Amino acid sequence: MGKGYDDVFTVTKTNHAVKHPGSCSCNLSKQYIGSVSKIDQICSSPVMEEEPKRLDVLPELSEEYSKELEVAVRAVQMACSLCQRVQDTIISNTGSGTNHRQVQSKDDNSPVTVADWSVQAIVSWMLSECLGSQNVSIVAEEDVQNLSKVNASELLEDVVETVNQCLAEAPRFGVQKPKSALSTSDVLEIIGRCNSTGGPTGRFWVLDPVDGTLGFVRGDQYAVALALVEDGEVKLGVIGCPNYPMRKEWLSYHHRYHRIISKLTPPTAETWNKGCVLYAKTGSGKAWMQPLLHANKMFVWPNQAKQVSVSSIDNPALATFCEPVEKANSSHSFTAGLAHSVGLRKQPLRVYSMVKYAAIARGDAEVFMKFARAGYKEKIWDHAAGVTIIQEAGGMVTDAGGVPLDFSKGLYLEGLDRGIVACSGATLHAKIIDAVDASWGSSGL
Ligand SMILES: Nc1ncnc2c1ncn2[C@@H]1O[C@H](COP(=O)(O)OS(=O)(=O)O)[C@@H](OP(=O)(O)O)[C@H]1O
Ligand SMILES: [Mg+2]
Ligand SMILES: [Mg+2]
Ligand SMILES: [Mg+2]
Repeated sequence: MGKGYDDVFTVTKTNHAVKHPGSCSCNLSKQYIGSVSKIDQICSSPVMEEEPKRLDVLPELSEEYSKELEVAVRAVQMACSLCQRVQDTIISNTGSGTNHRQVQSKDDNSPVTVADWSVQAIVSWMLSECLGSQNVSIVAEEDVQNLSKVNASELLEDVVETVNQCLAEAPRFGVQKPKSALSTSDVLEIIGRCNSTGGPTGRFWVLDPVDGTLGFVRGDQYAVALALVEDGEVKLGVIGCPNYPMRKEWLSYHHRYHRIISKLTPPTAETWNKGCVLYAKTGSGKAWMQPLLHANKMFVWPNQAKQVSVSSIDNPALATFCEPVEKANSSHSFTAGLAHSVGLRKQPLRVYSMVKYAAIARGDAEVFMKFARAGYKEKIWDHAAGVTIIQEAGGMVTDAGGVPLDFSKGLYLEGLDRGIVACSGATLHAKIIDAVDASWGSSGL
């Protein structure tokens, strides 16, 4: 483990740059990071006979946090591919009585699946492999205890198989796969390694392997979210949204699902016909979106990315607001009253997971509000990546008192004032914050 970034990625850059002259019409030498054999298949230009020379990290990768961002995007792309496969299996097994192997309940009754642990393993492996395990510290949602229990042996078997299946596809993402399959103890070790508790100093990654697990098991929206925090500040964020639909209207799929649940078969990964990975570096003023890498396609960095920006709507009457699907996670009655008071006319868009952050960054919605019950402490992995992506796309995220979220206090957003308000711009944000204050006293929250 821990070969380091250059060892994992530059073999192919070096080979390609050497084999293909500067005049090569395929123009892959600076753009393509993939397996040598695939490059050779794609490019038919004559091979140059000269001594290999090593390329340094590509110019765009020498900027601060660029290397980390690239590794993070690859890790999330791999994780999304894994999740799609597991979600399809779960959905096709629904009703067959075999899902207990893949979906379990945690002590707080929330669901956790084979995908949650497997993604945690894959991201932990990728970060350690590419950045060096001694440099990587990870705060992540899932712990290894439940998975190591004697009665979880079938589940653990499924996780190890899912992880190895995903790693076998690593070359598609421009990453060398391990020489041999990971053993059960390797997998437990890489999951258990995500044991950082965050805090105000140093560098740590923040991972929600499957955010919106409830949406995931229901065949609906979910996200994979990864952020890098340094000295208490988020430095970059990546969100994978495997089911982000082609048309924003389809984000509210679950409305249909619940209305005609008995008749409707949830869609499989292919029929959503979509999926994206959003990412941003803090302070860059830019947020980007890549399509999800579908089967048989190779990862190309960063050419396929498109810049995204928030919507310019600042009139509440025209705005769309999103909130959690479950009223146990956020007060629907409070946000309904507030929406009415500011003149929001549209029905709330209830979407699972950090896809809500993605929707605002992409300009598909203007407001996201979450007001959890008193006493619930928001976790940093549910927000870190989303906050930075919205902000870099031009939006604004604070608590209900207008204060930026503080990721320096450990696992939780300590000191959060009432709830979270994310908006596509400062004008709308100010209106919502004022309305929270006006409605709060009579809310009973
Ligand atoms: N009681 C309560 N109140 C508020 N928030 C809670 C609560 N319980 C859990 N969670 C966290 O909410 C995460 C899911 O948020 P969503 O916005 O996707 O909610 S919803 O499923 O759409 O209702 C969910 O993330 P995942 O566990 O990753 O799915 C939890 O971290
Ligand atoms: Mg979550
Ligand atoms: Mg989760
Ligand atoms: Mg969870």
